[in-house]
Amino acid sequence: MKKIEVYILSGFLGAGKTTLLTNILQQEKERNRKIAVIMNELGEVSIDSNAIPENTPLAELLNGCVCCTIQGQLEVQLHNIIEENELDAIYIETTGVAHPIEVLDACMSPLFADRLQIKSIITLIDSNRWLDQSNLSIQLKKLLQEQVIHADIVLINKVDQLSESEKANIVMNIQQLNSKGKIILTEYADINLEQLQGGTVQEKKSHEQVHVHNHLHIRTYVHSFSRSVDLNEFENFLKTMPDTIYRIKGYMKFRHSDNTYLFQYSYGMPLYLKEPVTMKNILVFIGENLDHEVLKAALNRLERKEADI
Ligand SMILES: Nc1nc2c(ncn2[C@@H]2O[C@H](COP(=O)(O)OP(=O)(O)OP(=O)(O)O)[C@@H](O)[C@H]2O)c(=O)[nH]1
Repeated sequence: MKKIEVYILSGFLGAGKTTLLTNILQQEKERNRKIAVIMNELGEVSIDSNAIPENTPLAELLNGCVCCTIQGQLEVQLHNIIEENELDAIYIETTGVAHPIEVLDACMSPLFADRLQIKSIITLIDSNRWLDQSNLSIQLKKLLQEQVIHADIVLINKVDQLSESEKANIVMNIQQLNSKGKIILTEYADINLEQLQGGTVQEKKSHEQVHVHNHLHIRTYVHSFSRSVDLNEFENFLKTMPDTIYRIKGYMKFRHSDNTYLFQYSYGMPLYLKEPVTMKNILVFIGENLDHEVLKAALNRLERKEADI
């Protein structure tokens, strides 16, 4: 089955996320692709959802942030949207204060992770806000930086309000934080879909496009198990995980028990909880520069050990 592309739109309040989404949806429509949108807003009513065309499946998550208070709701909405529609892509517009990795985490439920392909985290920057961070708290400054650090594509938006030297400064600043991401300067988030979807990579023609690299930064890997594994062997495997693996979660079966276990791992700490029902055995990995082949080979080895006994 073809996987559904997922794009996460991140960026501080007012940076231009809705402007970008409106632009993207128009281009997706011209390409006849089936798109759904999930919008998360902190308020009780959605203001931005008016920007979404009527026939586009839309889920709104209001009154909380998907990366913390209403993380579970994103899972439910994603699940419903996937079940009810045949889709090419889902765009998730996050609240301005969402942390991109937490949002990625919320998207990767082991229940349906194998049906999604996280394509990219796209962070928009309000240029003026970026240059004038002096009014922001330390926490908010840190958040703005994190949104840039973890992005695959950084759109430096509202450049109509910048001088040439300010443009150069901001690009240098962003490159220092994220040397792997693709950096693009925009006005009203005006960008070709191909630039976002990694189709045609633009050459550096002028100050308008500064292409650096086109590899996914934070990556996910989904592994399906066909049989149970040995718990000790699995724990040894976990010890080999580098610090750049932020999160592992899923459902597993171990040789010593008939139960399915919900497995959670963050910051090096594993947690196993017995599940009352049997689940599809699947593990989701989220980390920086994950090597799919290495993980796959190691996990396959764990399964083979079991089979050989
Ligand atoms: N001058 C200028 N204004 C822009 C640009 N891009 C967006 N805007 C305006 O900035 C305002 C905020 O844009 P939105 O797209 O609503 O931003 P957002 O990130 O969705 O905002 P929140 O939903 O509050 O987080 C709107 O009035 C836009 O028209 C730009 O490149 N230049």
